[in-house]
Amino acid sequence: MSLQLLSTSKCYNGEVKRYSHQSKCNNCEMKFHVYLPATISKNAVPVLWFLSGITCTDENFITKSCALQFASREGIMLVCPDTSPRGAGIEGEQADWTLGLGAGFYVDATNEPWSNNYNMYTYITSELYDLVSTSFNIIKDKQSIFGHSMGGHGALISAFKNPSKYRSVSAFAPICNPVTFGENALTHYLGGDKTKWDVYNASVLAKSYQGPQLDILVDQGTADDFLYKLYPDQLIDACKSNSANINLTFNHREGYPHNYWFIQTFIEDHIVFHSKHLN
Ligand SMILES: N[C@@H](CCC(=O)N[C@@H](CSC=O)C(=O)NCC(=O)O)C(=O)O
Repeated sequence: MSLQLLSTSKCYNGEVKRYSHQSKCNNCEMKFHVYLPATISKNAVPVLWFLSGITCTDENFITKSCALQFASREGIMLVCPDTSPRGAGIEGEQADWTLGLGAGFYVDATNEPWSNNYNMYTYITSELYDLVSTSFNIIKDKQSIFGHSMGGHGALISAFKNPSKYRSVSAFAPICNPVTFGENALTHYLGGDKTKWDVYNASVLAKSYQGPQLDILVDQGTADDFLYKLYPDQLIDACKSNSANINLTFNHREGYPHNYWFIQTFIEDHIVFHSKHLN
């Protein structure tokens, strides 16, 4: 599988780069950003994946989070994938911001016509994971994952479904149960039988997670306009019921909204949290 370099720039002594490649599981070209700390030229480095929210591309986090200075300081590579396939040309793909482009929801679609392209779960946890592992000077067994909103949910389910693959997981304002925010997308991708969505439901998966002790950090703003469809209490309750395997730190942040100003405020905490598990 070959990577095409689209752009590169020095940043905090390291480099921010954008690549494209042909995705087998999504059957289209996919783009992603990485941040490579300067240390990668001498030693293999750990990796931290960031999954973005609905409407984002691979660019939002790189340009708006202020994360790169902390990844540079901690010697961690960042990988920022896109949020959906692009170019599938499926009817209705651009009609609503909660379905299709920018709203892949990190699941593998089972329903046609989506199943040929919308396979973001396999893309993140397998195809791009393997591509990154073979293309960069990384420590393969030191990888962690975090995300925002839809991407926070994607990070949680990726960690719950793959014990040992990610050393730690964190999220900003994650969707904790996709039943409402993801209703449009998941009905199209997985069908109308909501019991079939449980395999991608963070609050369901948290209850049954068994594996190495998983440390989770979540920050949630109290002034988040989307709070009513995030269901944080379901994740908190599920993690409490499985406290033998999961250690959740959940911070309610007074007055903060859902956006990247909120992410920017707490990004250092999240990178330090992951650094402790990776370094
Ligand atoms: N277009 C929507 C708002 C979309 C939005 O707020 N998206 C969030 C993620 S929401 C859950 O996944 C986001 O990250 N946006 C990108 C950004 O750079 O802020 C509307 O009009 O309400």
